[in-house]
Amino acid sequence: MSPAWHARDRLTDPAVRSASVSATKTSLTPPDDAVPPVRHPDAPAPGEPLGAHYAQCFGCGTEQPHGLHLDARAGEGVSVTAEFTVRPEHQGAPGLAHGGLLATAMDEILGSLNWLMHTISVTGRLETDFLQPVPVDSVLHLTARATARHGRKIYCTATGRVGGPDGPLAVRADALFVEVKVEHFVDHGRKDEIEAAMADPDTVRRARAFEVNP
Ligand SMILES: CCCCCCCCCCCC(=O)SCCNC(=O)CCNC(=O)[C@H](O)C(C)(C)COP(=O)(O)OP(=O)(O)OC[C@H]1O[C@@H](n2cnc3c(N)ncnc32)[C@H](O)[C@@H]1OP(=O)(O)O
Repeated sequence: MSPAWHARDRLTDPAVRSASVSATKTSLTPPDDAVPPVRHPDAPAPGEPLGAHYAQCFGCGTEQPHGLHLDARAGEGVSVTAEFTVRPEHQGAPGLAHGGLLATAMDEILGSLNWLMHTISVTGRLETDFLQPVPVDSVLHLTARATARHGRKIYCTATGRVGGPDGPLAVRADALFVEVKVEHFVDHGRKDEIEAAMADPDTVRRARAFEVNP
């Protein structure tokens, strides 16, 4: 089949037509009856480090040798900040950060908003704009904030700026997180890691505390 035929087939195949594109657009737009996100009364004070939600997490885990080691801090309202230094092992093109890696950093900083709301939620949808290349050794200044809640859905947005909090905007992301119970991880996780996590009283205490909202 010629490339031209292939392209035409793709356009006429219902599975790849624009329906999914418009669904994408609306899924990150809060509905009219969404409510503002609420900072939990026991949320860490602005400037306070959040710590890792799981020591082996690729994004924030302190015991994960291959991870990004993001160390997020609470911000004002329902927001968080973190700095992330792009290392040589994060390259996609010579001397430049891999886009998927940057998306991971955005996913992690957005996930950190859980601490501010005392909610357990996971990424349902993550949309990332890469606005300029990010060189190795750059410090990316990340911020994320929750913008709305609707039932179990949490709408949030994040930015990554190079060199400083007011530096050039390099990455931007919008996301929909979906609130889950601790059982989400128990049901879906691998037995050995679940058992190890459950044996850590700190992890269990935090996870259970997050299930009780004001
Ligand atoms: C110990 C401390 C740990 C703390 C743990 C913190 C971890 C943070 C780590 C960083 C973040 C991650 O990488 S988390 C890992 C990556 N993400 C995941 O693995 C999630 C995999 N996906 C799933 O498990 C599932 O699809 C869920 C949980 C997202 C949704 O499933 P569900 O529970 O059955 O709920 P469901 O009814 O489908 O959806 C609920 C509502 O959300 C909407 N919704 C769901 N998915 C989407 C979507 N992709 N795009 C638009 N909308 C969506 C639905 O339309 C619905 O809206 P309406 O009908 O109510 O209007």
